[in-house]
Amino acid sequence: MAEALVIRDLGVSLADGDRGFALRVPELSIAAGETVGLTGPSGTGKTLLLELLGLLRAPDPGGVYRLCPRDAPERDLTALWTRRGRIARLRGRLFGFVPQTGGLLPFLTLSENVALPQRICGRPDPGLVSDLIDRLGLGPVAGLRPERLSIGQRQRAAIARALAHRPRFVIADEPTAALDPENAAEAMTLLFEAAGRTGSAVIVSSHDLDLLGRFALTRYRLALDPDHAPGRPVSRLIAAEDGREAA
Ligand SMILES: Nc1ncnc2c1ncn2[C@@H]1O[C@H](COP(=O)(O)OP(=O)(O)OP(=O)(O)O)[C@@H](O)[C@H]1O
Repeated sequence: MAEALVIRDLGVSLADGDRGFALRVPELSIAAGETVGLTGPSGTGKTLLLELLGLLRAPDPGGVYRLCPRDAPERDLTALWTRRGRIARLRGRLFGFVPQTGGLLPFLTLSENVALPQRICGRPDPGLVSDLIDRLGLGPVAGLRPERLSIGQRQRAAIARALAHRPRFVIADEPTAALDPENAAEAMTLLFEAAGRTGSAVIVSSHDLDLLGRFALTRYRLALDPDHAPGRPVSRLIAAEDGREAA
């Protein structure tokens, strides 16, 4: 599989008075269409890492964040953060996001929510919207606003919305945290099946190691360095041969 995204020696440092937190990513590469699972104890920076990957957060200076487009020269994006408009356009085109609790716009119907990324990218594709809605079992409720949907339906709608513009990467931050085990397994199945159809790579974080083990071919975990300075933890990304080793 061709590489789609390569990160090397990248980091983010946060400071809040005398508290601090640093995330370090020595090496991470994601191939086109790959399925990647991310785990780690609470507070080790899973959300932070997904924000970094999804161009929602600028990295510290230095390091490599290289996109390898299918039909254009590779480019390192670390220097592009001075031009936020270009970062925002790339983010909208290349990434789809599934947040923990749907994140649907309350004043749009389910199908309007799903179609929104296509409208933002200027690439309407009503056929794909209907196809995703049907495959995710949402046909009967497509005309309803989010307040009338169950939590599980909202989460499936968020999956459809994340894939509607055929992004190269889908980033899902604990997408099943609000679901019971049965609905969680179903939502994960649908997420990975739908991403397979649009050819999108999936990067999903979860505390549920069984789910990650079933769906993600490659697994990473975040772990705190044992010898960090007091009040200033440093978390590091580690490749996990077996996702079960993570806490
Ligand atoms: N402005 C800030 N200054 C210092 N530390 C911060 C700041 N914002 C967040 N943090 C710390 O960043 C760390 C990473 O948070 P993050 O939400 O990414 O963890 P997580 O692994 O996703 O946690 P969870 O599993 O509970 O969702 C946390 O320990 C948090 O306290």
